[in-house]
Amino acid sequence: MASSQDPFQNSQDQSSQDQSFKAQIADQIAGDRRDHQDRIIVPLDAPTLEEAIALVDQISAVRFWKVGLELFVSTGATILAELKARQKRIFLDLKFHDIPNTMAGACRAAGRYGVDLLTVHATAGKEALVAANAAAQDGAAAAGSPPPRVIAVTVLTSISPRTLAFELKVPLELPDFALQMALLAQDSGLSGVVCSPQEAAHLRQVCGDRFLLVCPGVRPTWASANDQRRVMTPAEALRAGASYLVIGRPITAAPNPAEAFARICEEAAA
Ligand SMILES: O=c1ccn([C@@H]2O[C@H](COP(=O)(O)O)[C@@H](O)[C@H]2O)c(=O)[nH]1
Repeated sequence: MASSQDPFQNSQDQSSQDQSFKAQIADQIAGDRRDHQDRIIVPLDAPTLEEAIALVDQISAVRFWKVGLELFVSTGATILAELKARQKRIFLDLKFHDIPNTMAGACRAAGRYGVDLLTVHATAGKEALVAANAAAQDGAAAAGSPPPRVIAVTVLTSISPRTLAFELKVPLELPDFALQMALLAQDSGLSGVVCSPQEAAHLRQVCGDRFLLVCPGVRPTWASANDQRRVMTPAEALRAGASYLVIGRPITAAPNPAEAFARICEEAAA
């Protein structure tokens, strides 16, 4: 009978321990990759329903899609039904910005669609944000849909500190203004904000772990920044505390979008 003194048994034990350790690490890496895959939201910035659906079916690994102004204005709610039929999560990014009554009406209607995330602009002010959030929840409840998480845009990621100061004449430094907008959103009862990953670490520290930080302006080193002005890489953005990354053109405009998405998931998990 083999005992623990048996060197052969020991080496067998060692080898099976090594195997199981390697299997655990491999499982963890696969789990991390799946986790990162779920934290990347891809914008469906396409002009037609057909092109949007083709993209969704081409990158089947993407589980969370963003429908923005271009596609929603072009297709209406049809695209939302198509995504749901494919069991995808939906970020409806219509960035409402209006007086409280109009924001509430739009959010009530959007809440009926059963989307996961919905955007408004923080600069609409507290009364509008509170009304928008309440109406989105009412709309969802009335339709029997799951409640959307309403999040507010702090400062668009295409705005540079220079533009904020000299065109928009905002007298605060950009990170301070973004922080004020995030605090306004939090104080208004919203679930989180859209911010640049460059502000994520500070907002995470001030607003806490449960506040959603959804970050566009994310670019792998091999991709162009396009019109984004405050960018970070996927791994940097996650390290800074982003809850979700919104990454569009580096994936959707790549020669092989599925391959670009897989590469970004790998890099984010690294
Ligand atoms: O501050 C913001 C708010 C929203 N967006 C939206 O995110 C995507 C980014 O697309 P890329 O191709 O990765 O630049 C796009 O749909 C924007 O409308 C943002 O970029 N910045």
